[in-house]
Amino acid sequence: MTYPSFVVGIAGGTGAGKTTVSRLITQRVADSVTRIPLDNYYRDLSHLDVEERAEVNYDHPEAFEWDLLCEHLEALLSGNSVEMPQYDFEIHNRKDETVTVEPTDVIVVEGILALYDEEINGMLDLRLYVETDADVRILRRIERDVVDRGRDLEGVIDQYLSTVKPMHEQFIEPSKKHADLIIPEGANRMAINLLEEKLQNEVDGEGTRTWEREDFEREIGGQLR
Ligand SMILES: Nc1ncnc2c1ncn2[C@@H]1O[C@H](COP(=O)(O)OP(=O)(O)O)[C@@H](O)[C@H]1O
Ligand SMILES: Nc1ccn([C@@H]2O[C@H](COP(=O)(O)O)[C@@H](O)[C@H]2O)c(=O)n1
Repeated sequence: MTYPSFVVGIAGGTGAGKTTVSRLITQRVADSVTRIPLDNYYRDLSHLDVEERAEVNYDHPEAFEWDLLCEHLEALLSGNSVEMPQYDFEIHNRKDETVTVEPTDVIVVEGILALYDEEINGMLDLRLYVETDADVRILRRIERDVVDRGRDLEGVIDQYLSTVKPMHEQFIEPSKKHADLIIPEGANRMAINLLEEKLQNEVDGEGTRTWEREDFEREIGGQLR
């Protein structure tokens, strides 16, 4: 195994296709990949009852335990295993059990705000933003929340208008500026093929030709952000 691991961040609005992209680009190298859904790092809200938890704004950065995610990423990058929390959307809280995650060649952090936190961004080698129109995303979300997450239509629409949409505009969409690549429509075939190949190269230890920062700045005649 090669350390430090190659870390990919995949952000984008709810229903954009993040999980699908993550699944597809890691298929060929599945045994060498750790997938870290940001949802697992929603704060523990056991001190609230379920009705109170249902009212929480889950699209605000404050909803996530960033320190724990940083700690776990650092541990994995140092070659140590971590106990990753698991999330239950039906009860709006972490499950009691955790899952042991071992360090691997490639780590994929995926979630609405995967490109939001400065410290996390600093640990990512490749930052992806999946961009899909809001109308497509809300239609996907209605279907998913009702079928898989035990929600009713009225609640999904209320939540979308009160928190999901405004937080998307305030925090998620602006995080796109941190992306190296923007993937239109989620599972875009050419993007998936290229990214799959990139990860395969990372796992095979072949890497791909990469520019050193100074050479690149000289070539473009300007400073990189
Ligand atoms: N390019 C695409 N075309 C059609 N449907 C897609 C595409 N990408 C994702 N989907 C579908 O959209 C839904 C939401 O995708 P998902 O990857 O779970 O989104 P996210 O993780 O961003 O919430 C899933 O049912 C998935 O199969
Ligand atoms: N208890 C919760 C926690 C989160 N959500 C919503 O999940 C969305 C993020 O997941 P995606 O797979 O859609 O990226 C986010 O928009 C939260 O509103 C929830 O509904 N309930």
